[in-house]
Amino acid sequence: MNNLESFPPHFRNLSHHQPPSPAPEDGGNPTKYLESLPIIDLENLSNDKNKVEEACKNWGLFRLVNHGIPSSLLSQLHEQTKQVFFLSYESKHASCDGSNVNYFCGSTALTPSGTTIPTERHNTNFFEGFGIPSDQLSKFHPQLPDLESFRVLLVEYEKHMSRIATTLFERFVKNLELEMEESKYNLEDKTGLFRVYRYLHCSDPDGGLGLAVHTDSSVLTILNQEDEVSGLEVLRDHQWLTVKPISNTLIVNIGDLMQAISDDKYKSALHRVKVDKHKDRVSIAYFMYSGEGVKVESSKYRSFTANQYLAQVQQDIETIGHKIGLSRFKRNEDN
Ligand SMILES: O=C(O)CCC(=O)C(=O)O
Ligand SMILES: [Fe+2]
Repeated sequence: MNNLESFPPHFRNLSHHQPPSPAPEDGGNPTKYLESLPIIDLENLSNDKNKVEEACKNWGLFRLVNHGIPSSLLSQLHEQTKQVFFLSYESKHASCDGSNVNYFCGSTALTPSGTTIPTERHNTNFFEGFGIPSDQLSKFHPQLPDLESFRVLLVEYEKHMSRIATTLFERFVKNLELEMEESKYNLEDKTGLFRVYRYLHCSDPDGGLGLAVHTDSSVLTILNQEDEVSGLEVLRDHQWLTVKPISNTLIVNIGDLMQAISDDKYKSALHRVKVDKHKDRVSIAYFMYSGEGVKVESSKYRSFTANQYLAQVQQDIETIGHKIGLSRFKRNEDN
């Protein structure tokens, strides 16, 4: 993956094409991997109650195995994702015009539907991507054959995402002994959003991040990272540690909405993406939100809907430059 035409214009003159510079301060250190990330077996969720609880409470993320997605679908998806990003910047940009699918680049500040909110130049992040609400997958018919083939694969993949997200959420609800009908969060509704990324390599990885430090605003996120290039990091004991990509496994993040639903028992984990010095990296994130109009009820926070939460996050990013998150909705002492 190295064709200049495919890079967004403002990335073309950056340090991409210079040879890797000598290692700055920490740059010479080998990647520090997170060794002890909990591994959860989707087929065995009910027997692994304690493991799931431990992962959600103390980690906010886990590796999911036995998820039932054919490995052929995962590898096709990775290949097709790379193909799509190989397309020229102009055609990627133009292909989304007039649809609810968004092409974005350079900013972590994204609206709920994935459009870029401009940020200051020094906050530019080395990525480009597509934001695709899952209910738009059947309506979006791009002219570009590569993008259309990708869309067809995503339709198939979305069925798995929806199944896995629902299964996990139902398990969380049971484990937390929440008194609510499972239908309350409208899990049958399409509340998924895909963000498909390409992080551009940079010979000076200290020059910028792939994606700045954040927690996800979702109920939960299912991340599919390609097998070869790592980049996802989580903060553990004050250290940023890399989550190793392992074939046929997925990474699940607890999102802010789930943290609120669980009355802060579960934690949304802080994470970020570092760029690689030599290779571009692709990943596919699926965010599950609670259904439209459904209120997240919690003893710790004022009730709010997913859309209200996302609108607040967006407003904070636009006005003060970063996300405040759940503390915006903390109940006052006198409530
Ligand atoms: O690409 C990744 O590894 C992480 C993406 C992510 O954290 C996000 O989209 O919120
Ligand atoms: Fe994230």
